[in-house]
Amino acid sequence: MRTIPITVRPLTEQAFAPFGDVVSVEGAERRLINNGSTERFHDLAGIDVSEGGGRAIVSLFRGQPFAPPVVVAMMERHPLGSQLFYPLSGRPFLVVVAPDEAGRPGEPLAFLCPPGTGVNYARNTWHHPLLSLEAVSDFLVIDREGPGNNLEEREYPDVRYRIDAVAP
Ligand SMILES: NC(=O)N[C@@H](O)C(=O)O
Ligand code: NI
Repeated sequence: MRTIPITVRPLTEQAFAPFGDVVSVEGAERRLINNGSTERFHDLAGIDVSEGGGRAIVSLFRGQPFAPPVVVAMMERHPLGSQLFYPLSGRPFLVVVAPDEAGRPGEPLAFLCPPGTGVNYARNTWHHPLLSLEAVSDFLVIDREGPGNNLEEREYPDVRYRIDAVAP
């Protein structure tokens, strides 16, 4: 089995745009509300879950940490809905996505998501299941509940991708 090392890149809106949204107060529309006592960082991500009669649900994921080398053997996607992860534990986490190549995931791209920044995978975007780092970490997750199969998983048939260092 071939193993290909991949490097971790900094997460930017531009680099992540083909795969979804970066969820951050940086650059967000800021509204001062509640008589000036509260800042509202407005409309941070596009929640796309209505396909096939779906509805948005809010969950909490408590992820076990991964340590390098992280081996990427498979990817998954949710054909019927977007999926948002927002970190609650003040730690970075690893985000791995891939372009679609004729219905299969292509070579993955790895991003380091800094503390206080999340991602919203666009509907039908190949991504690796949650990869927490350093310690058990909690995430607020917004995704879809509803009829139909919303999970497609694909193992890379003859290659593994390896992340040796998580710092970009
Ligand atoms: N299966 C599930 O709810 N989680 C995955 O979709 C994931 O991206 O972690
Ligand atoms: Ni997922």
